[in-house]
Amino acid sequence: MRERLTEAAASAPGKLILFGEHSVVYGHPAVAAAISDMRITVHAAATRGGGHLNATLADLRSASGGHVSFCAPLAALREALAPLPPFDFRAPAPPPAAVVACLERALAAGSRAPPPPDDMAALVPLLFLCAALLPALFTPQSQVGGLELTVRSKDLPVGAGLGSSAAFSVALAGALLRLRLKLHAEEAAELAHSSSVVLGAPLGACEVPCAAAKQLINGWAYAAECILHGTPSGLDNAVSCEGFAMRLCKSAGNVSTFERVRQLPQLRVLLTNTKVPRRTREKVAAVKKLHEKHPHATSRIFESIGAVTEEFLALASRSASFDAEALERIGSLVTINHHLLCALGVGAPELEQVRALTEREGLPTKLTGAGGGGCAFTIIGGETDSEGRAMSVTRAKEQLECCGFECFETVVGGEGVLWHTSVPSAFIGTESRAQRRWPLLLTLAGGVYLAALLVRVSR
Ligand SMILES: Nc1ncnc2c1ncn2[C@@H]1O[C@H](COP(=O)(O)OP(=O)(O)O)[C@@H](O)[C@H]1O
Ligand SMILES: C[C@@](O)(CCOP(=O)(O)O)CC(=O)O
Repeated sequence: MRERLTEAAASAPGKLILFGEHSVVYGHPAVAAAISDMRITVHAAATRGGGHLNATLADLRSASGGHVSFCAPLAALREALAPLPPFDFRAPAPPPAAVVACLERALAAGSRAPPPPDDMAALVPLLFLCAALLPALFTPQSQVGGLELTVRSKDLPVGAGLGSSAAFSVALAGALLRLRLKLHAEEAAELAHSSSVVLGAPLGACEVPCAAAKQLINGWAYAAECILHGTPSGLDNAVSCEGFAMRLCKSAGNVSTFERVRQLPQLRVLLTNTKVPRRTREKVAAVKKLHEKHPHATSRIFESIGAVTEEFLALASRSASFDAEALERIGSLVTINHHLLCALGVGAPELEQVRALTEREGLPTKLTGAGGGGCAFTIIGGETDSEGRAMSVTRAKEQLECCGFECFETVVGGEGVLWHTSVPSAFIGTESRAQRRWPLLLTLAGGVYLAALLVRVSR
């Protein structure tokens, strides 16, 4: 029996570090923005019966072939999770190692064969968020008898420095919180989520969660990010949750402060994914080593990157829209920041290829994120554009794609986490061919049966 009790969907965007990566680790400011049209969407459906937790991570490749999926009887999960203390959904906190170990044991106990380590890396935060936000799922005799989760990604590459893991955590926390509020009317009233702004096209019918709900989503997403990344700065989930742009600064005690950039004029970029794998942790460690070896020289580089970031922020706060002169200044800041990052040793031949190719077309490019591979962005315009520039962009894109890179034109900023009130477009037309054929086959079979019946009756 899998009668649907209630359902919810949420989506969250990836992020782009515009200026200040690496130097932010040493106390200088960084600025990052949401990429609102590259999103991860989570659909969560609570069922009356069913007795299973069923998760489909449709765009995450599994080490065992196909996509990552997980289906486990709730009874087995319940038993394995029994030693966990209850979670307070109002007080998000990263789980201690013992809790993570218990979640891993539950995933292994619930499946026929333990999931491969990379699959496990995504499934542990998933189970953690389910346990924290939807404890009814693991409570015997509760009205929730099963849960079906589907995760879809729209254009956001995994592991390319565009914050896919934070978008995953934010969208998942968002969908589960929404589901919880639908199941508990008194909590919904307390969180006043009716104060949300309703949006229309192009993201479809959706609501912006209110500040209190966003705070909870962000807190739980950060806790899930800690399982995936150890001690992340929190920038990725903050930008994915809040949207638009944020300035981040870390103090001496490694405490991060985030400030919303009030107005970011429209800025269009071309994102290029070199598809060269890289690990943030390794790059941060390499810069640390260089800093230990050359503290004075590297400190000057960090300061310069900080100055570039502040100059960009000052420019953004002065302009309602970026005109040609402002774009030209931003372009040189982008180029300076890119070269400063290369001086820190986080460049890569492929990133240089992207920079050189776009520079030939007069378009400035900078690597984004930890470097060593992953993505670069190229400034392609503000609100309006000249025909000459549009042609340069087309030429650059063609050449980049010829090199085997993946390109995506987008606007920086835009909405963060959203609650969808209609089926998000990410879920339309995504069923498998076999699934699409079923209704047709059933209609045909029904037709044949009816025809046979009519023939019999007419005889
Ligand atoms: N679409 C997705 N569905 C499920 N999990 C995802 C998805 N995208 C990313 N993740 C999770 O995030 C991890 C990637 O994190 P990371 O390497 O930090 O990349 P990024 O720089 O894009 O955040 C994946 O291995 C997976 O655990
Ligand atoms: C290099 C760094 O400044 C940013 C890393 O960004 P990403 O994980 O590549 O998106 C590290 C950090 O801020 O924690």
